[in-house]
Amino acid sequence: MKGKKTLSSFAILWRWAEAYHSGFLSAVIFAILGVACGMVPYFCIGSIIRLLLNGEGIQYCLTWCTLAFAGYIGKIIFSTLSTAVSHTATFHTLRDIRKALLRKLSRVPMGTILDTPSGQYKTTIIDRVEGMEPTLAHLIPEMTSNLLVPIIVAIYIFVLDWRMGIASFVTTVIGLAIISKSTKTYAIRWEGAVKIGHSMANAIVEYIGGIQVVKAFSQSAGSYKRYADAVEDNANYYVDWMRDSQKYMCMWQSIIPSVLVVVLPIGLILWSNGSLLSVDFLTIVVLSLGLTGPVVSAMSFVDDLAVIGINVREISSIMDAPELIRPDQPVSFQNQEIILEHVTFFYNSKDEEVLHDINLRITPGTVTALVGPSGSGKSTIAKLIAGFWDITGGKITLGGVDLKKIPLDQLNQQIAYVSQDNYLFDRTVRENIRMGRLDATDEEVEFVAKVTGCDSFIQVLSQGYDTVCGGGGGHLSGGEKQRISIARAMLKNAPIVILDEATASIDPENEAVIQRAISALTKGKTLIVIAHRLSTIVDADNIVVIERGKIVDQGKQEELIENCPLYAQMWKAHLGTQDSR
Ligand SMILES: Nc1ncnc2c1ncn2[C@@H]1O[C@H](COP(=O)(O)OP(=O)(O)OP(=O)(O)O)[C@@H](O)[C@H]1O
Repeated sequence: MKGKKTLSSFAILWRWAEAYHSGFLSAVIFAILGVACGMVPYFCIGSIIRLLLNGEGIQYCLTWCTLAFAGYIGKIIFSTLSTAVSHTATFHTLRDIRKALLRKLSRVPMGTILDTPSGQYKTTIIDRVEGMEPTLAHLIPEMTSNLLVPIIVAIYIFVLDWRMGIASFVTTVIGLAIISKSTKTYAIRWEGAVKIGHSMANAIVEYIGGIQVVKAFSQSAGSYKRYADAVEDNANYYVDWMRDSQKYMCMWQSIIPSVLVVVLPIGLILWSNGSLLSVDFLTIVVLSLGLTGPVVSAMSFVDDLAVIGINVREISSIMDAPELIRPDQPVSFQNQEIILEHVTFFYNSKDEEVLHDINLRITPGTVTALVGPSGSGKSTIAKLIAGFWDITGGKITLGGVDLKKIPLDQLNQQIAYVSQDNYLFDRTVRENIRMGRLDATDEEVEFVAKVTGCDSFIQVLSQGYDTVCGGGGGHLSGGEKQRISIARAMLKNAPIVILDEATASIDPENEAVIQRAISALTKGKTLIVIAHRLSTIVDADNIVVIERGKIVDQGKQEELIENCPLYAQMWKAHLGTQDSR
């Protein structure tokens, strides 16, 4: 069963490496030639012994010596060629797997990505893919050749004398039996190792990611304990495993090379009773000595065989993840109207529905504000309109076309989505803004930066627009990062703009400037706004009040204050905070 699993994992891996099969096959051929050349000196020594025992001249011996030397050189040349070719094919395969994983991630729903623990994708795309290197670059050519050539030599020994053939293989067979026993639990052990590795990675990522909280709340002792325990557990796991496997490893590594322990006494008995020629005896002794090296080398790959399954399974879990199924052909829209009809939705990670029977019509060129208590479902509605997830029930249309029938790229061109935690890349400010529209000129980038209130702080940065933002925008303040994200979204110039708490981390003075800029830049566009500060949405054409996943009312500010108790209460609370400020 375990063998079957390894084989099927290997078949999947071989399929991923399809474009480089010829490279891998050449590597195997070179490796076989290399190991075969490595055996040549042993054959030559056998022949020299034969010549000397037959009383032939030294000149023949010299020819065999030259051949032995040529074999040795051939071994170096062919094994170097095999390594070079297999590594080239391997690194190209790993590159292709990593590219395929990223392409796949762009097609899976955002929800799948958001629900995956941080660090998991990093581990799979970097560590698991890297874990294929020994399998592809070494196991395929080296294990094949190191097993094949001894088989050919064994046949030769059997032809010389079948009894000595058996004798020269006794230690190898015992060694293989011990390896097979010791590796019975390998797959389970490796799985445990991966699990404990994940726990350690999570503890480390959590400790480092939350270091500010740890320091601010003087939690270092408790948090450090979790970190230290995870590191300790990881070390103990490997020490236990090593202790268990060490005795087997020690046994097979000492038994396989001790071939002479069997070959010598049996050979001597056969030689002394006259049933084995001296020349054959000595040749077999030399060849059996040469056999053990390749067998031991081949056995050093059993660890790699055990991890193929784990690596392939983790990579496949991304490769085979369900995708958002969308057509490739662009569609044409009647207009920019967005309609939600009886929309229901639940997150995969949650059992209960978070949106219930949502009906909403968003007229092109208007401002729609989604308001409601925390957790009521505002962001979920906005993200469903942006196509982050497939809805569970009902229908969302844009310009009369079902969202599920719009190619992802086309939908993406229609909508600019700005949330509170927009990511900035470790590139220059200019490049980060230009991600909104890659063909924008420097003037266009600087224009949106000016109107969204970024220019003033960018100008005082050490390199101005060419200042690098740091990983995740770490060199900038929360408000500065937010303003750059807004500038980036405005540069995109999409007909629909969704601002999900986009101005929440901006101070009130700058917020007023940015609100004016947003109004100017989104003139004529459809704007969907989620904001906790109600003063920013009082002029909206339609304010939609959401409570516990349902629309409870909608209309203009004055209508809602009069007719919607929840909105009136929220407005009162908002005025209260304004007063106290
Ligand atoms: N990725 C997710 N996985 C599982 N549940 C989620 C996820 N995102 C949101 N939820 C849940 O869905 C419900 C609605 O959340 P949503 O973020 O849409 O509310 P919201 O009104 O935007 O809240 P807030 O004003 O606090 O941002 C909440 O119960 C929330 O816990």
